[in-house]
Amino acid sequence: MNSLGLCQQLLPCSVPRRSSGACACPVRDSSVANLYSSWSASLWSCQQHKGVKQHKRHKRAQGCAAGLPFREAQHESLITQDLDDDDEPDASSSDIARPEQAGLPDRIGFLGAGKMGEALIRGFLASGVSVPSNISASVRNAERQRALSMLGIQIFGSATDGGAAEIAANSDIIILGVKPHQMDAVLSSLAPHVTTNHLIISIAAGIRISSIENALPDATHVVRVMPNTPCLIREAASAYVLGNHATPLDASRTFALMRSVGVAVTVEERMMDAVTGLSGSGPAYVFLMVEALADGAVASGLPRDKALFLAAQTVAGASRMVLEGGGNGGIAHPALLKDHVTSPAGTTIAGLAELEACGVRSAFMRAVKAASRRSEELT
Ligand SMILES: NC(=O)C1=CN([C@@H]2O[C@H](COP(=O)(O)OP(=O)(O)OC[C@H]3O[C@@H](n4cnc5c(N)ncnc54)[C@H](OP(=O)(O)O)[C@@H]3O)[C@@H](O)[C@H]2O)C=CC1
Ligand SMILES: O=C(O)[C@@H]1CCC=N1
Repeated sequence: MNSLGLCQQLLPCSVPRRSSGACACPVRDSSVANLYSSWSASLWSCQQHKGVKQHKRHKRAQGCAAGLPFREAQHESLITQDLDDDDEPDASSSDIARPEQAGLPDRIGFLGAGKMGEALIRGFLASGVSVPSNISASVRNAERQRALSMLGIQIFGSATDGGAAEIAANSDIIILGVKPHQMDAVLSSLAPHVTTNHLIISIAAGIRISSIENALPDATHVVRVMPNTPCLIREAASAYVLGNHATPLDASRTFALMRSVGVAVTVEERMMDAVTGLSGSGPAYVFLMVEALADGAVASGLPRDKALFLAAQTVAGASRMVLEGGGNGGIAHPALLKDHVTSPAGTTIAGLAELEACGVRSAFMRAVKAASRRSEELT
């Protein structure tokens, strides 16, 4: 135990610090507000700013500033090592330009572009990692075809009825964006058109790399990614696993894409169900939490709009303190930050006691475990 009464073993975290080009300045905020108000609102672009690099330096400075109140944490080694996600992946990251520096030359084709596919497309375009002329999607529903064609990307028909061939002919990277139960049919349609020049990226929950590799020609390059919907605003938390034939360049290309829309870490495939239960599904837990916090404030007399605004910003600010509060690129332990909020006989401990009595801690654990189990079942 250290002098703050916290066990050092509590802190095995190795989550990289986010230092992306995602911006917090007013220009971006107003654009993000537009995105929230309409799913198909016009894209915001970081190019509106003085430069992502400059913004990144600004974010680093903010992180240091945020870290100041937690000096004791640093001194107590509560802060984890600096695993800047710019350092991922281990292999050949120099093969390719950083997304902040240049777009990828690769043509990217989506087989299925629903909620997650569209969020990725919008994130890639907003980050500048790709351009509309390099993106295509196979979309079978006429309404969605119209919506996606507004982004300036090329649209092909159903992935199981000719669209797979067209996507394969027009793409270097093929992103499988259909539901897990639709994957078999789409892989069958795709298989005759795949070559070893393609990189296949699956974002499907539960579908193992081996089943994708088995459905496609020998030596196909496959990567499995679990993104989340905040990639729409370049705040995603993604994890990825390389298939048996994926190369260091494939790793770099995957990292460049996912890093352009948030943070990205590599994991072993046996961990992907846990990732799915945590960060894949996690935004939904947080949305529910924000809604419930706001309801509590409404019950206590706050108008709904102000309650929702303050609840969402509280979650965002508190999360940012964990991510940036460590200083030197590490993350801070939430238990320590919680203690800083909690005065003896004060308001916070009264609230925390209710949360503990209601089993909220256990409820979140159970939610992640249940979602992870469900991911396992989807195999
Ligand atoms: N939503 C999320 O937060 C996340 C989702 N994922 C994964 O992403 C994948 C997609 O999920 P999500 O976007 O939510 O689901 P959606 O249902 O919104 O998207 C799937 C899309 O694929 C389309 N599709 C299915 N079959 C074909 C076909 N043969 N040709 C062309 N298009 C086709 C569907 O069209 P139609 O509407 O006509 O059926 C739909 O638009 C899933 O595998 C999921 O596990 C991963 C991480 C997070
Ligand atoms: O709910 C689902 O199955 C998908 C996978 C992760 C998030 N959404």
